[in-house]
Amino acid sequence: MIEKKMPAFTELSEFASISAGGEVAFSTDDFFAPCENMLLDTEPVFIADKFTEFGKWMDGWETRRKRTAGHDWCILKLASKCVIKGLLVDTAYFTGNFAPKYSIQAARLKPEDEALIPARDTKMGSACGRYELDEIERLKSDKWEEIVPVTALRPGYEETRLNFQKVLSDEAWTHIRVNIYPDGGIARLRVYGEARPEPPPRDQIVDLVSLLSGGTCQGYSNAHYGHPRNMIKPGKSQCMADGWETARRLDRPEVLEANEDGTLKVPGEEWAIFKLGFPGRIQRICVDTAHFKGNFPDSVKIEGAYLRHADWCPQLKCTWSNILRPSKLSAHKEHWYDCDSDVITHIRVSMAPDGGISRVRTFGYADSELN
Ligand SMILES: NC(=O)NC(NC(N)=O)C(=O)[O-]
Repeated sequence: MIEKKMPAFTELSEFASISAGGEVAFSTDDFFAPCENMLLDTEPVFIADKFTEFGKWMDGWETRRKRTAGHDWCILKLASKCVIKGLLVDTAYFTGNFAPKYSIQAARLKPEDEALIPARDTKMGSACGRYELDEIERLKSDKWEEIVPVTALRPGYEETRLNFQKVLSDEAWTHIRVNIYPDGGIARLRVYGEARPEPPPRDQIVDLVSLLSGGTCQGYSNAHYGHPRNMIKPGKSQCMADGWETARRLDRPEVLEANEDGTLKVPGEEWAIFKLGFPGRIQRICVDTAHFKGNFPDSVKIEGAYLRHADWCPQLKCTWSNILRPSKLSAHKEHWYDCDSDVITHIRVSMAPDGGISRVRTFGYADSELN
């Protein structure tokens, strides 16, 4: 993405991208480029001389110029049931072929509703047939609640490609229908908000900070190369950009010295604070440095706090207690630790002095008062 003032909602968790667990459930047309491209984590690219048997290769979702009645649309399954606070519709490189207008509808589907969705053909050059349309129309997705009305998009030039949209609804959704009018291309779609999963049973061990449990990143000291919210996505990280990576600190001594326990004597550290999806006790932690080989942190420390009825903010005075004392890390590896925390609502992950961590998992039990 280009450096540009981003709306506050883009700091929230993201639920449509493939690394978060978003999926395409249905699309009316994937002729020039399949709908799945909209969910790719990579920055869109344009390769001037790349053509396919269907036309110009495009890094996004692109339908045919419609020569029949109607408009194109798709259904996306979000990574988790979530409240949607905002969207980014990126039309990068779609200039003479961007979707001129779009709208978004949303629904909470049950498993029996999802069973109505026909198997998906992800090939380019494909367009849904009458059979698939009849099947999907049993969902009545054209009647789903409109959360973004018909809105003009701007073309995919550098200055105009990022189309941000704030969303005001406070309801939680599992699926969205993206309508484009009448046809055209969108490079990437991002859906920002807060997960609203069901509370886990009291005897079930869960990753309390996971994006899928409703964990959120509420503050950090540095996110130069990668945002700390990446650390709570499901699954292993794909690459360095899919983790939290800070810049090299400029206050490091010219010549480094070690403490007795092997950790380095360094003046500073970088930190990130997360609200857990549910208050609970953490019993096992995994800190994964996958892909960080010449830039893993020297050590990691994890603390916890119980903030009653409050989100963390810089003004809030809170007492952090130790869950994982400073522990040496190594390159491209999962580091597992046993621990025994009190009931907490937040964790603070600190790395010294700087570097990259791909994932943090905090396995434990949600507070039984919830159940
Ligand atoms: N040059 C193009 O991109 N043409 C067409 N699109 C593709 N992908 O070929 C179009 O007009 O929709």
